[in-house]
Amino acid sequence: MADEQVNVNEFQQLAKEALPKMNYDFYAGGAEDQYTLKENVEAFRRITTIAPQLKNLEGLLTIEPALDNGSNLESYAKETLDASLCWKDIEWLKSITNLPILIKGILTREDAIKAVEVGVAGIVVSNHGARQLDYCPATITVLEEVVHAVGGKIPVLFDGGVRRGTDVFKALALGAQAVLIGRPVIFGLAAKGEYGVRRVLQMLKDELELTMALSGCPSVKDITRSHVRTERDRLISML
Ligand SMILES: Cc1cc2nc3c(=O)[nH]c(=O)nc-3n(C[C@H](O)[C@H](O)[C@H](O)COP(=O)(O)O)c2cc1C
Repeated sequence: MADEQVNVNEFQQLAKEALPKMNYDFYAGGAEDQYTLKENVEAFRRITTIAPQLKNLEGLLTIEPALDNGSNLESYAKETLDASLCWKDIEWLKSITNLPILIKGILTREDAIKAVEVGVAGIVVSNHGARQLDYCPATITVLEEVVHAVGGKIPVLFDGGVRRGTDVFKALALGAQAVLIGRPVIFGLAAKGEYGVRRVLQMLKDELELTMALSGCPSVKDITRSHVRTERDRLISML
């Protein structure tokens, strides 16, 4: 189809055309100067991927289906608690529910350690779509620090600025257990309703699979830290 969108950014443009300006600005916008909003996306561009020289690609493309009823998305949505709480409230929350409690908004080593100590089921590295404190770091730049602090004790999920399959790949390579999507889904919905949401998720999945194929990763668990190079890696290599 001639007018078929080929990536998430094209859906954003379509959503901009479809929505009243006030509504589009609410969904697409961030806090104050929108520095962190831009950085969430731009910081991904500064991480490069590294393809292996030779790799056996047998069994390629084994990502779990993301769009059917067995989808992990639904369970992640159910498991993700999205509210402003103090540390002391976590104990109380744990006392009134057996549901897994995840803390969203972790951006530092210190908070990650604290989250493990208070015994939550998982954390989400997030700056809430850059809609709160402007000039806080882009989430992809702090993911690895948080992953190291957690040390595999609980799952670390990630969101913020994911617009491409390569972004998903990079977040997984830096230790995220899963990647969550915010605005792209809204843009897909605004542009083309349910079909638009399905297309956005399918495009991200297709792009991730292509990235995995070109990087020699037959399955998600084959994506490792050695598949990406960050700004920090580049600085260290110059020392
Ligand atoms: C319109 C809008 C409203 C949001 N409201 C909240 C909120 O109330 N609490 C929260 O933790 N995150 C909120 N978020 C952030 C999202 O849950 C998610 O973390 C973020 O959108 C992911 O980044 P991305 O949009 O770049 O993918 C909101 C995001 C948008 C676009």
